[in-house]
Amino acid sequence: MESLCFKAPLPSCCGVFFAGQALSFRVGVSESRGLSSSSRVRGLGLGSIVCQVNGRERRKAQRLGRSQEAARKREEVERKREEALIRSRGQGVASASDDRKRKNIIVQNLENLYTGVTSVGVLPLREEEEIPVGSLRVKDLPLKSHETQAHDEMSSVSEDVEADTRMEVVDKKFTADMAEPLTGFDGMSEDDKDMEWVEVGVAEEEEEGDETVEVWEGDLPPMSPEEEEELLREAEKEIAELERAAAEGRGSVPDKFDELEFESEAEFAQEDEEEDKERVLNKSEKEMKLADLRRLVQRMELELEEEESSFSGDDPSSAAEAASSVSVKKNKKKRSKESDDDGDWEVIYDGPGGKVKTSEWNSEEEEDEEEEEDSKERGIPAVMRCFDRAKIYAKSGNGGNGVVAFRREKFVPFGGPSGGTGGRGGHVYIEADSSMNSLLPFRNKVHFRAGRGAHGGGKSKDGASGTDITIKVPPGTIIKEAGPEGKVLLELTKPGQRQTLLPGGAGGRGNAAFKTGRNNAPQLAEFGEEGPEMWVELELKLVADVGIVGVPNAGKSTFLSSVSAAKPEIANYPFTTLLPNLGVVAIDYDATMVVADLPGLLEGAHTGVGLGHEFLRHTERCRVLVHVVDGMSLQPEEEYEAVRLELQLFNPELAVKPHVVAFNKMDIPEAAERWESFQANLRSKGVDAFCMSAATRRGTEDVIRAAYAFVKEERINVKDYPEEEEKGVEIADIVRKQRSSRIEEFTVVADKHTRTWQVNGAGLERFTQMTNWEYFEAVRRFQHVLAASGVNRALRDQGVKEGDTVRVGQLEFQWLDSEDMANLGEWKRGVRGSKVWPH
Ligand SMILES: Nc1nc2c(ncn2[C@@H]2O[C@H](COP(=O)(O)OP(=O)(O)OP(=O)(O)O)[C@@H](O)[C@H]2O)c(=O)[nH]1
Ligand SMILES: [Mg+2]
Repeated sequence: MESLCFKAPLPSCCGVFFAGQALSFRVGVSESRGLSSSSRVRGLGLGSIVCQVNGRERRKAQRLGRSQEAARKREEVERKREEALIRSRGQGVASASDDRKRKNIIVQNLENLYTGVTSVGVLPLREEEEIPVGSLRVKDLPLKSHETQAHDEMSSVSEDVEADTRMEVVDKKFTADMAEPLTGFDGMSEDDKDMEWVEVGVAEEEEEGDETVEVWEGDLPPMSPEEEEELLREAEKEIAELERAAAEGRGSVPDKFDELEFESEAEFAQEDEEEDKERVLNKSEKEMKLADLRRLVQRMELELEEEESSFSGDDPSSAAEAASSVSVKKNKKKRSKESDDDGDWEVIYDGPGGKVKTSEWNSEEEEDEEEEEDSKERGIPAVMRCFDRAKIYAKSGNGGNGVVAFRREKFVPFGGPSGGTGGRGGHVYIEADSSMNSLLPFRNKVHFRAGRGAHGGGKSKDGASGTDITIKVPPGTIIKEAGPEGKVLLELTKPGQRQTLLPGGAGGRGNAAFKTGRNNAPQLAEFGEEGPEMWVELELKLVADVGIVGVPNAGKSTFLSSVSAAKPEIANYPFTTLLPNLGVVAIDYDATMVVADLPGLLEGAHTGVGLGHEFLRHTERCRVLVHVVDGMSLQPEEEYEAVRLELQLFNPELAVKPHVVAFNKMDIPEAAERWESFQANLRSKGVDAFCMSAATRRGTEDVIRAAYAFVKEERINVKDYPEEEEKGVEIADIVRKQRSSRIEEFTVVADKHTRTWQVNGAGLERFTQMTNWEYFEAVRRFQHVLAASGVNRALRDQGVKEGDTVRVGQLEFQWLDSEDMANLGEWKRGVRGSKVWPH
């Protein structure tokens, strides 16, 4: 069961192939029907002839992956053609008695078939397959020399093969073990993996007409009988032609084969193109379908909402069910969180530093909240949501680490400690930028991280500070803590106003900083402090002097366009305006005001009807309101009242804001008719109304002047939000408070089940985080701090036992009753720096 394999010297064209392009699969047709039909070949009793082929076959194989069906078909035809060719060749030498000659012909055929064949070998066949073991000794296989082969590949395949020229024998033996890999493709040697094998089985026992086609890829779908039939019919025709040609002894077929190959290449390209087109079509079709589906879902949601609202009173069970499902969901979340965090701990982690936390647990919570919010805001287009709201993540830079270093110079043998301090982390600033007017940029960028401080260096060199970053927001942005009950941290109203959102972490001290009279060669340094991180919500409350409110289609946008240079979208359908439009109105040379055209309000807006919440929020930051009443409305008074009521219900402060009433569309006679009664009605309530035609600009100037009078008044009354400065301090305070908290301030929480003690305290946690455990002295310092801060005593008082787990911040350690440092002494010998000077 052993045979040899020949490997030709590599022709140049195979260079690429061997240069490491691992093949993903193996090409080949292993079949016996065609060859077995040739009595000459059968007589040889060969095993399988294995040829190594060049890139062409490989390319074919790759394409096979792309259009499997087409390639499969083609392959089938080719296979048939090859068979016929072999058969024809075999017939051509039917009279030859010399075995050697016959072998030559087979090899020659193979070479002709697979242009670029570089080696031909005999595969031993496995006995369990009941196929006779190959009897042809490969040594006897005469092959073309390297030169002639290379030449042949350049031109057409030559007919006259020099029988004497032999290929270089690669000293390689295929054992029985290796035989299997060659047919099963597993476990091949490294060299052989890069080879492409085409196997042409020659089985003596095969019966004629028995078609056994084996395709080695394995990923091709099986053919249906009809397809197979059709394919074979096609092939049959060609075969018949070839056979006829062979019988007549006409010219060689390889040329034609090449031509066919060429054709097939063109076909491949064409097919690829078609496939691409198909893909594009499919994509657009898919997109359309997706859009359809989305619309359907939206419609269903709306219907559902309607149903819910109409049946909420009659059918409490469904509402209760819905509510319970939500609560169950929430509970589930909570439960999973608890299990993650060992139950009791979860509540306690909420450190004294308020909501500025660094633990991962926090972010989980945020995610939960985010999900809840998402479900709440479903149905609101993203652009509208992001226009005036955003949630961002900010993290200031960590401080650089301090280092341990000692001065050593010539003539200064004991120069003392010289480890520098790390640089501070970069701050995160937030600034009001007048060039921005929405929070839409935060849709693309959510995470803001300042740079970290550089580590300290030897020779008492301190590290450089980390790079600061500035988050730019439009004026009128409120910065809140993330979460449903997030506190307002900061308000930026004036352009250019800048505040520190998060200060960077402090740098860790180097050993030079720890030098004292008693310890003049300290061997400890600190890690840099971690910069705080947090999620904040930004909310843009439009800062405009005048806000135009009114029902949809009243002519608000038309009014803004007539009094300013703004070009809002105007159309005769409700909710044309979905995002506020700003315009600057010049009343005089030095008198200007910003006017905002807001989306229309419907009855029930304060409960969220017609995206009411989204729209009403904008009105809060306008000093004066211009209420545009639609003159074409049948009941303008009622509409006016409805809008007023909505404003009041949303925020009572809105109702007391100065406002100007403008009755619009006076150019239309029907509207003009209603004006008198409207005016009288309002006058009875003590409100003076103006009439105008926004379209023709008649009367708009009066409205503007009246509004401006209020604006001027307001400007004098309210001096630019005095509370801003105070609020600005608050955010930095949280961080500062955390940092300055004393180590004595801590709480101890025990979990009796797991015998775990959690010590909480911002000061202690910060200290733990900055302790560099690499240094023995730092560990000792930590022990001292535990004792000095009263942690040891507190734990002992509460009954801590030897072997209990104690957690301080991120650190977890075992409690030992004895204060004997012997165990630390043991460890001391192992830590870095203990064996060098000054010890
Ligand atoms: N004849 C007449 N038509 C007007 C006047 N003002 C507005 N319109 C028309 O009323 C329609 C609605 O105008 P918009 O300015 O888009 O109304 P809007 O209040 O901004 O509507 P929403 O943005 O949908 O809330 C448009 O077709 C305008 O041409 C007016 O003074 N006279
Ligand atoms: Mg509008």
